[in-house]
Amino acid sequence: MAFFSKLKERLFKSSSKLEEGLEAIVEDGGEEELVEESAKAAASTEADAPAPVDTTQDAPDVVPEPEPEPEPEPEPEPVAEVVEVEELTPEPEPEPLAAPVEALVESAPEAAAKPGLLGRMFGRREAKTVVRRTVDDDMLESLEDLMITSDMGVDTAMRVTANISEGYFGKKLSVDEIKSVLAAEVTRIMEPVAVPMPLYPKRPQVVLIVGVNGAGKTTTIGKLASQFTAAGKKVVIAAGDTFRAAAVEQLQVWGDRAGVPVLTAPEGSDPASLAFDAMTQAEADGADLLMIDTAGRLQNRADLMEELAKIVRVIKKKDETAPHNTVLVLDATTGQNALSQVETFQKLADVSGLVMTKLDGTAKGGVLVALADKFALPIHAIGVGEQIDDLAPFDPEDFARALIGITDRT
Ligand SMILES: Nc1nc2c(ncn2[C@@H]2O[C@H](COP(=O)(O)OP(=O)(O)OP(=O)(O)O)[C@@H](O)[C@H]2O)c(=O)[nH]1
Repeated sequence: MAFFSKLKERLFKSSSKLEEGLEAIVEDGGEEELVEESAKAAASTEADAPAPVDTTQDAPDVVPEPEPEPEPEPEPEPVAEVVEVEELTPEPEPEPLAAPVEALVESAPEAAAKPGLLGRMFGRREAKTVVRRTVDDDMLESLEDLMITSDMGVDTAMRVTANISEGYFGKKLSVDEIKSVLAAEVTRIMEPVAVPMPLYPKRPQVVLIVGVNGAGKTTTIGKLASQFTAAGKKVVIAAGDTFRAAAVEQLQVWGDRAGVPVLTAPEGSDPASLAFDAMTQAEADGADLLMIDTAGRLQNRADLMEELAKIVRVIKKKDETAPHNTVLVLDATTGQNALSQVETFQKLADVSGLVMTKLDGTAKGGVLVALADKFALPIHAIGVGEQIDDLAPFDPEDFARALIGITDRT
């Protein structure tokens, strides 16, 4: 399965929360508007469906109101009846041609739908309705609240709302149009931080993996080791959580899966000295990458955090440019707590990038937007499951569309 499909499927909890919220906002105070289009025209444009949406472009400044066709006067049908007719009709009713803003949103599959037989023969006009709500202070406030409850953070929510206000105040938008505008905003925030983990000519390149207990460090190391090995890199893993035999065993399982050696030390020994020895070994083996797992540490445990600082100091004794990457693994299900984790780990270790795990099964995926906006740290990869291929480089547009529930990409 392509990673975008997996992402949108697994970000379901986050996206459905946003979708439901947006629908409620537009329903509340929105007005049903008639949108009509000649079925003949729709049929004639069937072959050239709208080009794929590029949400990285700025959203348009103007939202044109749909212009009612002069004749014949269509009779608006109750929604329930329209649904019924559609159910009985073998082929779907045509969607009106997209107005400029609608072209920005996910109208492609509907717009490409075939008109009914009579419509195709006589080019009769088909009536459809869409609910749009005027962008005003109340609406913007509700939108801001929704973004906050979706873990995007207060500052980010305020900034995004201000941008939407600037471009759309007084205009009328449908749910799909708002989704599209929001996706463009989120993409814009995320684009600068979408940076794959950099690889350097330095051998071995030392990658220190840090994070709180259970964030997904070991799993992420296994997935990364597998991907780098597949890319032709010689990888060595060091099991730096010397206090938990189970953690070492788990890492060995991942090492076996990835076909990568795992260096260990006796239980209870100093993790800093293991890191030092592992560097010597990786150098002797001619490894390209040494990935050092570390024990999970709660950011409020000063002793454990000091131990991490010691690991960094000892690594530097061997190679003052190391660690070349210090990757902080964050668990998306912790929501806003991820922000304080970044702050604490940044003080102790020079965090160079982030990996966010467990975006599947949480409604808190929006926290990644808050992180990008607040810290501007590179996001190297995201995890959406426990399997070896459930980690992918971070793609801002795919993420934004999956988060907001735009599903029309093939
Ligand atoms: N659903 C899901 N589970 C994940 C993901 N990444 C890791 N996990 C699971 O999260 C749990 C903890 O992962 P670990 O890799 O052991 O986490 P850790 O940070 O090494 O944990 P400690 O060694 O205790 O600090 C395991 O059950 C993993 O299978 C992910 O992207 N999605």
